Amino acid sequence: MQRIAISTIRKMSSNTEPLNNFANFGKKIVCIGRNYAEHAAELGNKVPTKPMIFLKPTSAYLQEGQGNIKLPPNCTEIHHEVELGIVIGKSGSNILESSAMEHVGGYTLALDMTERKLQSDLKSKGHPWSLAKGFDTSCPVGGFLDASRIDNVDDVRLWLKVNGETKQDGNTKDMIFRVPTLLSFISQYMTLEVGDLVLTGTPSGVGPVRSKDVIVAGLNDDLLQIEFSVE
Ligand SMILES: CC(=O)CC(=O)C(=O)O
Ligand SMILES: [Mg+2]
Repeated sequence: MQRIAISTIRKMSSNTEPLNNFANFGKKIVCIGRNYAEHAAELGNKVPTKPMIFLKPTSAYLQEGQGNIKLPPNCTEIHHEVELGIVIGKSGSNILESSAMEHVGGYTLALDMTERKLQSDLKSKGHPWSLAKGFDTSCPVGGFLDASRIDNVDDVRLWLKVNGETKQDGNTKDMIFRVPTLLSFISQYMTLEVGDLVLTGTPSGVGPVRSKDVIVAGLNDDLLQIEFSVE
């Protein structure tokens, strides 16, 4: 996936870029875990007191229309997790919460596909989740949504259907850590660069998908929609 140029993101931020036109964000993927209390509870996890961070490699990206979600080797249970993605438009480290929103270039909708069985095995051994969360195609993404298209990032509906049946229907108002807190926290440890994608965690309702399933997900009613099939 191509990296975004600053000039490109400025152009995209002009609000003239048509919706669902894939922008070349494609740098590191910083993910937040357990950012919704109901989701933490459904997997038997405690609500974190500080943001919980993990990474996916850039090879995890799957652009809509560029193929199907592939199952990792020996996969027994792969779960969908619908998440709001923040696309970084201005680099920064040690970002203050008060100026964090200036670093948001836009948004997208993403799936944090997770090999749940492998994740549980790794968790029980105290090992990192990288293989369970970072396999090829584990980060399907939709188009770039200019920052100006979301007035209030603390009130965005996130929903997901599998084969037409609603599985997840949450709202960013239930996030434990809000976007400015997340960007400030992450940037104390790693510089956020233009084109990085921050996945803000999933609401409750995660569950398994199988071969040939079709996943449709959206932001609000029709602000942004994505569709992916499982190979
Ligand atoms: C338990 C998880 O897989 C954490 C995660 O990715 C989330 O969105 O929460
Ligand atoms: Mg997730």
